[in-house]
Amino acid sequence: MCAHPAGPRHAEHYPHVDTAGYPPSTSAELDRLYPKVWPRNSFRAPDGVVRIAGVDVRELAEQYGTPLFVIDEADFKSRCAEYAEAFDDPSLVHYASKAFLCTEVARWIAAQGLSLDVCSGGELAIAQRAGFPAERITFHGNNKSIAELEAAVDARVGTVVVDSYHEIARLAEVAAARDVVQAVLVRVTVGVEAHTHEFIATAHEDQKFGFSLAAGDAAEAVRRVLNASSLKLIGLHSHIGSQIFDPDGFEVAARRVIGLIAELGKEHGPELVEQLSIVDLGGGFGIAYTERDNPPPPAQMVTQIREMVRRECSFAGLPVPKIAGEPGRAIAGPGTVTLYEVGTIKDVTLGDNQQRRYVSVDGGMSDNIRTALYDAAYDVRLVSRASDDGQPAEVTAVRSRVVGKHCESGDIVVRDCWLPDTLVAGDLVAVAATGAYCYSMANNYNRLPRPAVVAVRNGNSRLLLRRETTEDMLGLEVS
Ligand SMILES: Cc1ncc(COP(=O)(O)O)c(C=O)c1O
Ligand SMILES: N[C@@H](CCCC[NH3+])C(=O)O
Repeated sequence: MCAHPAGPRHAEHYPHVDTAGYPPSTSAELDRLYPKVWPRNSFRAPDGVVRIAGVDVRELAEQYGTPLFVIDEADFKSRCAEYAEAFDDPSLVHYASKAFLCTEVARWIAAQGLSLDVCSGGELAIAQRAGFPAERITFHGNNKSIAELEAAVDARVGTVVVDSYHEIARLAEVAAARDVVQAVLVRVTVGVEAHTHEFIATAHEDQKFGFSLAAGDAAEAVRRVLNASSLKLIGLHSHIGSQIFDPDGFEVAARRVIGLIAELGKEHGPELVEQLSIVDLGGGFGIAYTERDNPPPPAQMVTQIREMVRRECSFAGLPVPKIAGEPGRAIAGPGTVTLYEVGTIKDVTLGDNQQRRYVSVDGGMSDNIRTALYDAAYDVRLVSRASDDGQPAEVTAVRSRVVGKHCESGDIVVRDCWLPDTLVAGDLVAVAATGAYCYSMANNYNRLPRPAVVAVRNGNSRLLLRRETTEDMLGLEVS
């Protein structure tokens, strides 16, 4: 076991720990729920047990089983409201449903007046099941099938974001066959190197999304859309990546899109500039996964971007377009935790005689693949009791790694963390900020069932998505 020394804590004592920081020296520190990381309505009660929106995590585990995604409903809705205010109009906020979508969440989004970004027939089907107003749906994707384009047009979605020449031709045909004039945005690759993980940056040249501005493809895409009588160009779209804290990338993107509008105005005349009334700057607003992350508040980021667009437009003598955005992670991420039950605990000796404790939980890379995929960092806490069980005893922080139950050594949920030496099998731990891209990227590796998802509010819980069953899995078998 790796006890933290009584003396001064220097980084060199912990050469392997690069993301967990120094060990907490008190059980209060070990048990702390950082407000910017944990759901807004979560707190540790005097009995040491964490409540989320007034619901005891032990009761949730008892009632629904683990692993379990727990959504603080009020937290989710409050973030919708903050973006609606920041963008000055809720319908300009297109919640990126890829972060997390189920029927009830689509209803929350609809009720808040937000729009919805879907990028597959499956996401569209859920939106339709929820009765989401079609005119507030935007359909995305770099390889939409004909069936998806047909479904989108049949549903009368408000906007399709076109992403390839091939798709412009296909969509024009699909819309014409239905006698529909489909509103579209052209997705522009603005050539910004966003400061984020390579796999979640999307506006540099060497990737699959959008039409390159620099190579002239975006201007050509606009020409082709204008030539299609069944398509109506209403604006331009850019998405530079995800988990971005610095507004500079958005500003550069916006400046380049405005520059393109000015060029298009020269080529096609002022009517086209009037017609390009929407600039959608995509999503990517970052969140705090650990206490070291400091994302700017939505209002600050969005206001800065909008003011910059206003300046650029007045400088270029252009009318100011409406600025839309597509936050996914920033709405869904922070208000959800994943609750796991602790199983096997194993100590391993590292090369320099230090030790690391492997804490296995009952899920893993099937419910959170982000750590394996992006080396994502998370905050994990013992939540079913206080580390010291309310006794004024000394509790030692143990350098730990939370791992899943899959047959894969990369099956890591939290790479580096400090957990109490009192942790035992049967305890509940929770990983914070798992509302975005965890359930939506969940899989059945090793035939694990996808977890259930519950919403908690005002002391009550309700199931939004039930846990998968062995019968669900066997139901796919045909022989
Ligand atoms: C086009 C588009 N819009 C919006 C988003 C949502 O991003 P985020 O969840 O980081 O806000 C994404 C994902 O990166 C995207 O590809
Ligand atoms: N799935 C990624 C982000 C990509 C979002 C969609 N373009 C994540 O978990 O961070």
